[in-house]
Amino acid sequence: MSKPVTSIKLVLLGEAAVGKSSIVLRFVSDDFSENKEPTIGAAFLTQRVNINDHTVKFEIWDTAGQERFASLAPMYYRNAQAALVVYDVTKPQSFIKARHWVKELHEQASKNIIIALVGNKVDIVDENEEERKVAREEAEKLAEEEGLLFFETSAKTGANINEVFMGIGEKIPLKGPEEEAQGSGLNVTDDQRVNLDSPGNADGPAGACSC
Ligand SMILES: Nc1nc2c(ncn2[C@@H]2O[C@H](COP(=O)(O)OP(=O)(O)OP(=O)(O)O)[C@@H](O)[C@H]2O)c(=O)[nH]1
Repeated sequence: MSKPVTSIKLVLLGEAAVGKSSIVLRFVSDDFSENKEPTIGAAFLTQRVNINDHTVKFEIWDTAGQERFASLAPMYYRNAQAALVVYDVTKPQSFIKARHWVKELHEQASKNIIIALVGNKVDIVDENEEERKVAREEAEKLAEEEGLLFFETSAKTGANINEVFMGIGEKIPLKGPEEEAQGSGLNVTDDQRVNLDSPGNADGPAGACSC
């Protein structure tokens, strides 16, 4: 008998160039690119993983960090069950931005949303500790105060990337086979990648859009 499948809608938020798309690329394709183009609008990808006796299907919305796309974010985090709020451990400004995202999610997103705070590019710090500009303790304190999961990652080396998604998967109540039979309302192909400059494309934000 096939395993029950639970879909988890997950959104990535964070300042431009902190490595959101690279985290997704590492998770979905176990790959890394030194010269990743900035995301335009948002990108959509899926990945399945097995957790205990379940298959968890992550439906991932990778949002653009550039300020000109900031107003689109609510369309992606509304109805999300999980969010990764990403900052760059070498960029203090990106941690300030991460605090803002956590606040906004708590005010505007689903009450039960699971949030993981993710300090990326830890490989740079591993090479030279002087490059660290956001103390691990400071991030841990924020995570504790706000009830967040917390990870330091490197999309470049792959360090802790799977752990972030497994950590989220383990916190979300997994459905039984009967509930899954009703479906999530989304009908997307695995490993589909769509670059969206209009949120009317693909399923997800379009359904939630009040425009
Ligand atoms: N050293 C190092 N570089 C990284 C890491 N993750 C991403 N990068 C680099 O950082 C740059 C930005 O990465 P992206 O994944 O495009 O960042 P983003 O947050 O998706 O950016 P936007 O799409 O503009 O929001 C790229 O040159 C990546 O190669 C990492 O873990 N370590």
